[in-house]
Amino acid sequence: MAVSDHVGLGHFMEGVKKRNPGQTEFIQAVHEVAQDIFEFIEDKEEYHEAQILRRIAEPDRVISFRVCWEDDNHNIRVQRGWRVQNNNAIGPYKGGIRFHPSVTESVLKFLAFEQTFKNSLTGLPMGGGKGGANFNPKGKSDAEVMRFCQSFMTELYRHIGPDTDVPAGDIGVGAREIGYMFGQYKRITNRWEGVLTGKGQEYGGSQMRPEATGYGAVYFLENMLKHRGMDVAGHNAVISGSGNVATHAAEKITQLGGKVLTLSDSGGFIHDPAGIDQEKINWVKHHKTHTRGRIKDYVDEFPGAEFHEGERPWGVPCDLALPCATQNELNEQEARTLVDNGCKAVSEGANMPTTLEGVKVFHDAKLMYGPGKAANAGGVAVSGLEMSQNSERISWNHERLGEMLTELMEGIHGKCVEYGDKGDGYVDYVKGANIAGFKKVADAMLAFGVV
Ligand SMILES: NC(=O)C1=CN([C@@H]2O[C@H](COP(=O)(O)OP(=O)(O)OC[C@H]3O[C@@H](n4cnc5c(N)ncnc54)[C@H](OP(=O)(O)O)[C@@H]3O)[C@@H](O)[C@H]2O)C=CC1
Ligand SMILES: O=C(O)CCC(=O)C(=O)O
Repeated sequence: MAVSDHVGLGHFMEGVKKRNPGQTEFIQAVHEVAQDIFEFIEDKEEYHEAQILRRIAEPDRVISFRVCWEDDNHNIRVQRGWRVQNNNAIGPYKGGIRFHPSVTESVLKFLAFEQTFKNSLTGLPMGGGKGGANFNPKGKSDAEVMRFCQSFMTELYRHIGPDTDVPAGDIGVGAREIGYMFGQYKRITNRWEGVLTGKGQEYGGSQMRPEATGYGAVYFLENMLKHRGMDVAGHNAVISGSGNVATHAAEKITQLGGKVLTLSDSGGFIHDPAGIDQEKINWVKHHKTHTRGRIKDYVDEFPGAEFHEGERPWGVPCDLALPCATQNELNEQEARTLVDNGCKAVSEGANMPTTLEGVKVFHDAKLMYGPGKAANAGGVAVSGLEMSQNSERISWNHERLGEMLTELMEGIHGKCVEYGDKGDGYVDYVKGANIAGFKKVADAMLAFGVV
């Protein structure tokens, strides 16, 4: 086939839209990747002939199921659960489970698609998957969450396994939910095996998994800054979210001598001009994870801080920005505000938090911009280490895992530079991550023939 006969980006995206009607998040994620991959494969006939991108953008399977559970008032509740197994060319499907009322098939398909590239970038043998349910754990008792998790796993268990598909946590799924789900898997199958990661340390969890995503996003940021002769110390950071990723990102920024000014949740953001230090971060962790309270309560505990109801933190002047809450939480206008306020670098703890238009603003301004699939890969990388530990029946300590995480993030940064260096000192980390992530999966798929 002559190069001019290849399907163009526009035609390809029309097909994606037609096949996935209304799945806006999935279409957005595919578009962002396809822009770079089309350029990369322009003169690479074998990828065209084998329709590699078309195949990666069609999940291997989407499993959808009913989840029935009984609330504390004995009402029967019905939710929908999913597992999207996107691609297992380079290893078992791997990716988190999200419990949030906004979960749809489109959201999970975008996350599983992104995960495929992210997991490839880590260099570890993991394919891409993601799952979840439109269940809202907020305001539910522990007993209700346990019954929901047990019911969810009663269906999910038949689709997963340590060499098949290994889920973990994500929004709304932390240590408590993983414990309930692992307990149910073990009860049904009568097998103790590393079928989930993010487990408690008493039963095979990695000592570094809770910190890994947030710390990793800051290590990625550090690598971007170092590449331009800068570091985190002395810089102000604006962070969104107040969950697992946000609080650990805040902790690492603080440890490296930066000052964190904001955190947020779906109710608004808090701005603490004095800085959110370790003591305050500990309070937030406890308040959000154990008391299960709201971020607005921070201002009662720490006077001097302000709560901005219903707003996002991107208008607060800063040097560094870390979106760590959810997808599409930073739009074009907010990206412009960050640039105008002198922000130097953005490292995404969340998955796809910046809209396509926002990303363009960052690139046009030549701001250092680390997309989630590279910047937040530390979490799944340490999950990969947890899988190895479980298979080998060994345990690495916190210090050793910290060294491995640092090396893994350095390696991911290096791959992004290799494929994203524009030759004028600017690195397009989106392009670098997309191409490096794609190449390994694509070459494995070529080796398998038409499957
Ligand atoms: N946990 C991990 O290891 C990894 C997570 N990620 C990504 O990081 C992000 C955060 O995950 P994680 O910290 O684990 O989740 P958590 O459930 O621990 O925290 C989520 C945080 O985001 C906020 N949030 C959720 N939805 C919205 C919304 N629609 N608008 C505003 N704020 C919102 C929550 O606020 P509220 O309490 O009000 O809901 C909460 O502060 C997600 O994008 C996730 O996919 C990426 C890689 C790995
Ligand atoms: O550790 C895992 O497998 C989950 C990671 C994840 O869901 C993510 O990287 O978005």
